[in-house]
Amino acid sequence: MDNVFDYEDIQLIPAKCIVNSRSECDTSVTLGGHTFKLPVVPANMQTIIDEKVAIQLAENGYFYIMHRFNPEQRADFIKDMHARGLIASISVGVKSEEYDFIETLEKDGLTPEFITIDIAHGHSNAVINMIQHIKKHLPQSFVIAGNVGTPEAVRELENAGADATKVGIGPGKVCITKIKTGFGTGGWQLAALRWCSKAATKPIIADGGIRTHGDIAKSVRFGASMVMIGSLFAGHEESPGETIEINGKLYKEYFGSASEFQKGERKNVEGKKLHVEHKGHLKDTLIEMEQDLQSSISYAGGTKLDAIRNVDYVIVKNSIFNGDKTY
Ligand SMILES: NC(=O)C1=CN([C@@H]2O[C@H](COP(=O)(O)OP(=O)(O)OC[C@H]3O[C@@H](n4cnc5c(N)ncnc54)[C@H](OP(=O)(O)O)[C@@H]3O)[C@@H](O)[C@H]2O)C=CC1
Ligand SMILES: Nc1nc2c(ncn2[C@@H]2O[C@H](COP(=O)(O)O)[C@@H](O)[C@H]2O)c(=O)[nH]1
Repeated sequence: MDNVFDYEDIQLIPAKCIVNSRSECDTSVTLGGHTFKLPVVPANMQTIIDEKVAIQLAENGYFYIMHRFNPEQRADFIKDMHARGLIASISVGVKSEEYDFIETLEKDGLTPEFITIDIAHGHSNAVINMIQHIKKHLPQSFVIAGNVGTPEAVRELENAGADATKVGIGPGKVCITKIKTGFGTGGWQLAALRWCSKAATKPIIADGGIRTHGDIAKSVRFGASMVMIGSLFAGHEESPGETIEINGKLYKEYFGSASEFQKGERKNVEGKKLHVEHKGHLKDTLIEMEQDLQSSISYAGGTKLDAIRNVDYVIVKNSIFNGDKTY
């Protein structure tokens, strides 16, 4: 593949502004028949989202995906969200008990609006079979399948019935997949996104490697309908990660879903733990993201997100670690 680049290697080129104020720019996006304020979803990880955060996001018009690490609580979670008049958006894995879970939801008449199949290596028969199982038993649920990093994978998951695919293998801040396996899109996530989006006929969610709000606009430019973000959402007052004090300063923990801290054992570990500086309230970050993205839209010369898709860009440098330390 030619032209390999990542977020830090690209700058978008401004086009003539057509608004008098950035507040005229509309950052909303529609996915699965629902409209959300931002094309951004906090990562479905245990130190990023819990029930309280999910409710806060849904009540305020943001997309969310609940993680799958408290499997026995998922049915009640769906009931609770629906009782509040909110969308239910859950994650599943691919092990045999997850097949039973989907059938139980059908039997109990519980249909989450969104189901995300959350697997490290999503280009697999395990994921294809799960997509088909969900589509058979819960045909009204919008299925997001991943994670993948190639056009072939996007096509296969779409053909199996996925309504959207999630792109990103190894670019995450707490990811060590690229170090431990030698594989993935770490260091060229943005180019992988462009590659995948050329093959996609359905929405793509760019997942991992976002380090600045400008990276959201870059993701949209290279084909993302939605962007999944972990590290920028870690460290808030509302973040479920434990709060700790180091030398008088407050930090919150942020660990990988494939880390020993999530798994409870050192088997197939592909994630690590970080301590992220405490950074105030989630709502303030969401507002700042919206303002920054409104500004991006104005630089793109439009009033809606779509304007960003057509801007020119330059490649300004090349570096494989996207600003992260390797360990
Ligand atoms: N986006 C990313 O880059 C990555 C994300 N993660 C996150 O970590 C969490 C755990 O992921 P995951 O390990 O998939 O989930 P699970 O531990 O639930 O594994 C799911 C199933 O897939 C199998 N499996 C996992 N990896 C592979 C592989 N490389 N080849 C063949 N089979 C595989 C597992 O078997 P077995 O364990 O026996 O192999 C298991 O049966 C998820 O939330 C995932 O999103 C993890 C790594 C990379
Ligand atoms: N390789 C691993 N990737 C992981 C793990 N846990 C989560 N993730 C992925 O990272 C993104 C978030 O990335 P960020 O750069 O925004 O912090 C998340 O959505 C997952 O796809 C893990 O243990 N190993």
